[in-house]
Formats: sequence, structure tokens, C-alpha cells
Amino acid sequence: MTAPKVLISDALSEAAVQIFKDRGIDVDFQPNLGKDKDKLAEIIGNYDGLAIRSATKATAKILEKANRLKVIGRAGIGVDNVEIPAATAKGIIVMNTPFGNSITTAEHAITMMLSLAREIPAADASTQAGKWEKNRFMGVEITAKTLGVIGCGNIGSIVADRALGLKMKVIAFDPFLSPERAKDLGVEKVELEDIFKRADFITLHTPLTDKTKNIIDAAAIAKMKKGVRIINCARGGLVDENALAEALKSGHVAGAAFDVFSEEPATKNVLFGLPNVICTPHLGASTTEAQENVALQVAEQMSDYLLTGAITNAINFPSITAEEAPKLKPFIELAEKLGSFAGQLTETGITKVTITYEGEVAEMKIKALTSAVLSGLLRPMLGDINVVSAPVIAKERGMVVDEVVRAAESDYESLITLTVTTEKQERSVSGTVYADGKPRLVDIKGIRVDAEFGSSMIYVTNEDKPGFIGKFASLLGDAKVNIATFNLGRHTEGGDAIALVTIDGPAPTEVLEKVQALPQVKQVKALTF
Ligand SMILES: NC(=O)C1=CN([C@@H]2O[C@H](COP(=O)(O)OP(=O)(O)OC[C@H]3O[C@@H](n4cnc5c(N)ncnc54)[C@H](O)[C@@H]3O)[C@@H](O)[C@H]2O)C=CC1
Ligand SMILES: O=C(O)C(=O)COP(=O)(O)O
Repeated sequence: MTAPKVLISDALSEAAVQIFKDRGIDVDFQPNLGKDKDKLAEIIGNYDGLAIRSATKATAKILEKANRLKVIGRAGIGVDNVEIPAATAKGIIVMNTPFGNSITTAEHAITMMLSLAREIPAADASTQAGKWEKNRFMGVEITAKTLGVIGCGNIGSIVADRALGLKMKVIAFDPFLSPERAKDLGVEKVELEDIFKRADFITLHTPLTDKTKNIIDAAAIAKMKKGVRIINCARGGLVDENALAEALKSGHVAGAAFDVFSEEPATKNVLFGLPNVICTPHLGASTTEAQENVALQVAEQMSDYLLTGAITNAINFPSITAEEAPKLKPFIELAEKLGSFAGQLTETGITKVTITYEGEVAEMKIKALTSAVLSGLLRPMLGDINVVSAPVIAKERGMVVDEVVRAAESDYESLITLTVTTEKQERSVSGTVYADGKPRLVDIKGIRVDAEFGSSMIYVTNEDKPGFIGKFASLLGDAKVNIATFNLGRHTEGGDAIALVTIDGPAPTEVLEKVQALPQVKQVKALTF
């Protein structure tokens, strides 16, 4: 196997380069490349992995060219610079490091809050300019003041904890914050309106979504206490900067400290130069400790995936540990092939898919296996589908996907049964993996078989009547089609039967037509795996 190749296109710590090298991965470290989207588009096709921070924009246009790319690793938290649907559609795993820089970012928010309270940057500039303006700067105490935290997840809760240590009263708005967690944190869970009405300082720690965009706008600011101070170390766009600028000018808002902006890099902004505004250039995660944490973590995660298939912290796929990955691999192959078998036989719209996992396989990562079944199933109909995109597409198409997990009831240690319901019929197919690691088909529509998946196969359903097998084999022989394996099965004597043969090379259409014309034959289909 040639070594996978990774491009680091942002200013990650050198620690990442070393990890990739130590793991036997070829690595190109070009810390400024991410800012040059044309250059990135030009070379992205050469890489299996892309490691980034926030400067690289992995847009659909760039990903279009990323034909080898298997994984994007974000050394940090926010993945809003990656077009996840485009990555998912191409089967690219997107992973982040959800905790590596949270303490550092929380500390930045607290630093911003204290700097605002005492106007440190302006006081510093004035003093160093030789002005000694002792009477110009009159700060506020934070002890006993109310801090409103909007978004109390990883970073918000660290901010809350530090603020409590500074003797503030902390109130938090987060629809996903449970009352128990709020109690453990020592914060009062409130509604957004209460934050606006009660807080002396407001700090934002949510992702930027349709719901959170402009969560602080002119109407929200109007409800706030006069003299409120606002801190944003989460994402630009959470606060309407124009509305805030007006409120700063009128004095309704006493100060704002921003690390993130609606447009970045922010070389100009309405907030710049206004009274008591403090700005930093997206430095929330910029400490040696955090950068080392996220670089090491992302490099390890990406290496694990590229070398072993283990998945950690993926935004668009379930996690698979390094221990699980090798055990899961043959079952992923089985799942995908069972899906493909059913998909190639299905000609009408699928309404429901039921996947039953029995025995040992039921203990494995079912979500990953289901994704594999769905990708195999949908690919014959929809083409460009992969394990990452399949569940999203199945959902978009309104398919009901049921997973059933149960103890072994059959002779097999592990059995996966896929039942596909269409508007016209229901079809089931089962498979297992033997000790040799190869996937096998063991049941088709209730008929027992024992067949490997060959790269080219012919599947026939027929009536169990004498004469069929001889004629079928002769038709193949006459057309110089070599049979590699031949599997037969039937329900009952004289009842429904199937033949599944693996042939060398593709199945010629004329042969398929002649087989279809045999009196016992109901359906013939060429299958490829
Ligand atoms: N300035 C910087 O350099 C950095 C910024 N960040 C940003 O900080 C933000 C928070 O990160 P984490 O705490 O790690 O994320 P998280 O996912 O742990 O927490 C986000 C919280 O926001 C809550 N939330 C979602 N929608 C909400 C809504 N409509 N109203 C109120 N709360 C809502 C969620 O329930 C969750 O608890 C992210 O936007 C991230 O990108 C993260 C690291 C560094
Ligand atoms: O981790 C995050 O979400 C951040 O915003 C940090 O961004 P950065 O890696 O410093 O460009």
C-alpha cells in the first residue's frame, strides 16, 4: 500500500507534522495555502487527507476537485468553513477536535470580559502614549454582577465555572441544557428574554445556525439593561454588528469585546474605533497549549482513519474505534453487498428498509453497517452514493429505515437480513461472514443458498422443473461464458427456485435474453459486485 498523503493548509502546530510522519503518512505542510483558494483547488486532488483550522474554506467548488480525499480534519471546533453536505456527498469524513481548545477559548472570553470592565486596552494605549489619564478611566466591578451565557455547552460551561469563581451570578440560556446540568454547574437556567433583561454582561457561546444568526439584534439590544457589555468569542454573525454599533454610539451598550466577525479576516468593521470596543483577530483558540492539543488530536484521528478505518469525532459518520474497525470491516463489506444485491433487483421506489442484525454482529456498530447497507442499496438507482451520504439521501427520499437487533436464532454466529419493501413487493436477503472473512449470501427470499459474491453474476428465479439447469448451462457454454461457481436453491420440490452463478467476465445481453426465454424462467438479472 502506498502511504496516504495529507495536506496541512493552515497554521497548525508542527506537532501535527511529526505525528503524521511517525505514523508513516506523507505530509505537505503549507500553512498559508488555505487562503489561496485557486491554488488549493489545483492541488487538492493529490491528497487523501486535509488538515485545517478556520482559514481554509473547504467549499463545494474545492471539494469537487478532491477526488482522492477521504478525510478533512479540523484542528479546532467550528466546522462552518467546511461545506458538510458537499463533503458527505463525496464520502469524505469530516472530523473535529471538540474539546482541545475549549478551556483556552473560555479563558479568552473571561479575559475579554475583565478587559471590558476596566478598559484595559484603551488605558494601556493612553498610558504608553505618556498621557496618564487617571480620571478618564472608571471601571466597573464584576463581583455580584450578572453574567448571561447564551449557549452553555463545552465552552459556555467553562466560562460559567470561571465566572462563578469570580463571584458573579451566572444565568444561562441554552435549550439543550438540562435542569440537572444547570444545577451541577451552579447556573440558573433561564429564557433568552431573561438574559436580555437581567444581565450586566452577556457572552455568546453557540454555533452559528439559522436559529442563532443575529440572536442579538436591535430588538434584543433594546430589551437589555442600559450599560450592558457584550462579549462574542463564538462566531461572527451571532450579533448584528450594525445594531450594536448604534447602541454603542448611543451609550445604551457600554462596551463590546469581539474576537469573531461577520466577515473574516476583518480588516474593516463597523465596530472598529467605537468607544469601549475591544477586538482580537479570532484568537480564541490561540494558545500554545490549545494549538498543541488540537494538532496532536487531529493528526492522530486522521492517521487512525487513513490507516485503520477507525473514526473519532466525525460530524458526518458514527464513531468506530481502532479495536472495532478490523472486526467491522468484513461486515461492512457484507452489508454493502447485501444492499447492492437487493438494490440491483429493485426496480420500483423503496418505501421501507428493515435490517435485522442477529448474533455477534448485533453487538457491533449498527449505524455504520446500516449506512453500508443503504449505500449498496441506493447506488444502483442513484449512482453517486457512498456510506457517508447514504443515510442522508435515504431520509431525504422519505424511506423508513428500521434496525432490529437480536440474539442469534439461526445456525450462524452472525447474520444480517435485509428486507426491502417497495410499492409492489417485499424482498429479503440474508448474509454472513465466515471465519475466512469473506461475505456469503445464505438466504434469498426464504430460499437457502451458500454463495460468495462474485464480481459478475447471473441471478435467475425459476420454477423447479426438470430440464432447466441443463439448458441454462448449455446457453452459457454455447456463448463461451465460463462458469466459476454455480449455486441452486428451492423452496419446495416443484416450487420457486433460484440459480446464482458467478461467471468470468460480463454477462452478454443475448445470453440473458435466451435464458429469459426458457419456459421455467421467471426473471433473469446480471449482477455485479
Ligand atoms: N473564537 C474562537 O477561536 C473559538 C470559537 N469557538 C466557537 O465557540 C462556539 C461554542 O463552542 P462549544 O462550546 O465547543 O460548542 P458546544 O456544541 O459544546 O456548545 C454549543 C452550545 O450552544 C447551544 N445552542 C445551540 N443552539 C442554541 C440556541 N439557539 N440558543 C442557545 N443555545 C444554543 C447548544 O445546545 C450547545 O450546548 C462554537 O461556535 C465554536 O465554533 C470554538 C473554539 C474557538
Ligand atoms: O475551533 C474553533 O471553532 C475556532 O474558531 C478556532 O479557530 P482557529 O483554529 O483559531 O482558526
